[in-house]
Amino acid sequence: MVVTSRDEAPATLKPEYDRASELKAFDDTKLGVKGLVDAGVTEIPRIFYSPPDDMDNSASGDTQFSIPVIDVQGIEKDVTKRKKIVESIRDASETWGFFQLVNHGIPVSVLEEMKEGVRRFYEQDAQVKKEFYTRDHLRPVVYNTNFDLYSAPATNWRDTFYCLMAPNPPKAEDLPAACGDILEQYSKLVMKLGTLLLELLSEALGLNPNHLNDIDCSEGLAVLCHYYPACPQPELTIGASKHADDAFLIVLLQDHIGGLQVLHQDKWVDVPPVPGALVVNIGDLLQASLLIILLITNDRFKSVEHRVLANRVGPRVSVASFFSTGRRPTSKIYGPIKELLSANNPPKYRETRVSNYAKYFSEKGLDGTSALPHFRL
Ligand SMILES: O=C(O)CCC(=O)C(=O)O
Ligand SMILES: [Fe+2]
Repeated sequence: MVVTSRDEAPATLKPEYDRASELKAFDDTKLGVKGLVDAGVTEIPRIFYSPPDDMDNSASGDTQFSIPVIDVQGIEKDVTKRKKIVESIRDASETWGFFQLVNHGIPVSVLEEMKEGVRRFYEQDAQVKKEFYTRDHLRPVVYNTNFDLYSAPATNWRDTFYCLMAPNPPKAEDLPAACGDILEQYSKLVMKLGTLLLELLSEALGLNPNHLNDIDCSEGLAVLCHYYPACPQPELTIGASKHADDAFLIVLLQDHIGGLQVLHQDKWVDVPPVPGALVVNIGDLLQASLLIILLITNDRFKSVEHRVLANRVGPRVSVASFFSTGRRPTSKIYGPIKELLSANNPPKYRETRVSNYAKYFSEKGLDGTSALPHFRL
């Protein structure tokens, strides 16, 4: 695990420089953070310096807590087991908003090949890769550094490409040759798993098992493939700033490097790599659309803030599958689930078009604050 310290933070931390033109010059290289590493930088450009708040790690890597690991083996056949698993998922979603899933049915060979495919994409010939570099969200493959490069207060030490794999996946020939086949195969399996998870989450809420799938929580699947190159000064920057996710549900495949942390009871808790496991987290839209205020004032399932530390030993590869129509949001309207409301449990959020929510989230960027309060009644 990477230890961060601000002790040697240079005086240049304050952006007393023309940040906008340095961002533009970096973006124009179309080579991403990996391009800097390939060029042999030993000091990171100042656009990547994180504000001290972002790096606050007073409670980093706390070992008092660990995020739940849930084994779903046999869930389709054994009713008693299913009930127990639903309970574990409910507990984890209420207290953590995050859990790890083992024996989820996606073969280890597929997980390994998916991570390899992402590595192949980033490590291929730069001229071929450049062709995919864009900020046009209508392209079948969108590869760039930081979707919020020009709006976020600090640039993250990571590159990302993403594809909207459902509904209407790109044509096979439009996917990168480096990973197109495995991306298609993996997406189908993740869609199946996500559909099962949404059934279990519906059951956990006391709803009909099909409820969340019937309201199209699994209609869209955006697959984001991240690459966090080894960083020469991980104490000065971050792989992904603190944020919550703009989707219903996220299934994350991470490699062995580590660095993902979840904010739990005001402490940063590591999500340790578990071989063969997938990390599942509840996104903002699910939290908002469930809107179940218990008798206490908390939202029932949590969309929890998390971040990724930069590391010296990477690259770190991760694949985040967002159940959401991504940056091509629908105009569908979501609000509190009526069955979950009562006089004692009134709606906490206003009805919202997914497209309005996504626009707000993307203009705000990863600035360390949640998008949800904006939609509260
Ligand atoms: O790379 C990771 O582990 C997390 C990625 C993430 O938080 C995201 O894509 O929203
Ligand atoms: Fe995230």
